[in-house]
Amino acid sequence: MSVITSITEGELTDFLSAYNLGELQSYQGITEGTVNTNYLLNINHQKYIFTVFEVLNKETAEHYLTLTEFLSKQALSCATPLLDNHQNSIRYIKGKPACLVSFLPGKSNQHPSPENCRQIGLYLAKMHINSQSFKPLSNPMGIEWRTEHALKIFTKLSLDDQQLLQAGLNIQKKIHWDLLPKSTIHYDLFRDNAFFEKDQLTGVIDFYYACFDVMLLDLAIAINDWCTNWQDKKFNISPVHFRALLNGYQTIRPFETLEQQELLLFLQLMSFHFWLTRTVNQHFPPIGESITLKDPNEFKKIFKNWLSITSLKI
Ligand SMILES: Nc1ncnc2c1ncn2[C@@H]1O[C@H](COP(=O)(O)OP(=O)(O)O)[C@@H](O)[C@H]1O
Ligand SMILES: N[C@@H](CCOP(=O)(O)O)C(=O)O
Repeated sequence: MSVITSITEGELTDFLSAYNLGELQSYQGITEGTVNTNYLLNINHQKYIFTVFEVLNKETAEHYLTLTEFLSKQALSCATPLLDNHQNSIRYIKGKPACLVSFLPGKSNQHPSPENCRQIGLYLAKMHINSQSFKPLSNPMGIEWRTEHALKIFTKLSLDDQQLLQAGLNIQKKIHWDLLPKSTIHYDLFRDNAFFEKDQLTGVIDFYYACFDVMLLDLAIAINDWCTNWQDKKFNISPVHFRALLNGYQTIRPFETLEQQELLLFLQLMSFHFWLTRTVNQHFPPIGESITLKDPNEFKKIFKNWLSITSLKI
């Protein structure tokens, strides 16, 4: 449920008057998504997405929109902002920053094929290579965030889960953060954030966690979601999907030796990360926000699976 801010037709028409796009024919709230309010608009027989930022301020939201403009100029398909008559990508509605972005055709795929995974690997590698020079965005949900929030929920967990939490924090100490290559990373490339048409990737959305950090973080996030066998409740990784995603990535950007050595640590860390973010949201639902709660246990199981593995063949 993601229409947090309800918008009337009059308010929308008023907002759109700054764009000269034509007549608003229809608009419809979008129920998917967790953080922002999204509407699908039909203006002059063209589709657009109207987003109201529920958490981000104007400056931060603008940063992310600039990134999508930058990526689309590098032939990395994504939703890009429309500028109003004064060249602004953000305008206010009901006191909140909001924007209009292009509509990406296609649908997300909850049952990706190895070919879909290969295309996701290619996309990430192209993004990492092309956006190294993009103005760095800091990562507000990195090492410090994990440490601080693990402490915050520690006493709320069982003894077993407290040990698991400690294991997660220990992993981040084993990683050679300063020696690993960095770039601008998506940091949330889950299956619901990529669209396909006839098995071809049409583009990627939701760059609102993007930041400048170690590239392996993106690989680990994508592998944990795209290559997990979600149908059997053991949450094992499908070797075929795993290989396809890695091959796609390495066609464009082969791993450095240290990246090969530390990929397993990142797979462990990022499954721990989403167990943690989801558990934090459960215990401390953000006030005033309408966050859709996701199941932390799925990522707890994936984390435990990765912890039981001692080496990875790449
Ligand atoms: N540019 C776009 N083109 C087509 N559909 C989109 C676009 N942006 C968002 N959507 C739709 O809106 C949903 C929620 O968007 P998302 O960015 O994931 O929201 P949130 O930021 O709240 O997580 C997506 O699952 C998709 O169905
Ligand atoms: N992908 C994350 C949650 C982030 O939510 P999004 O709707 O903004 O992609 C998870 O699955 O926990």
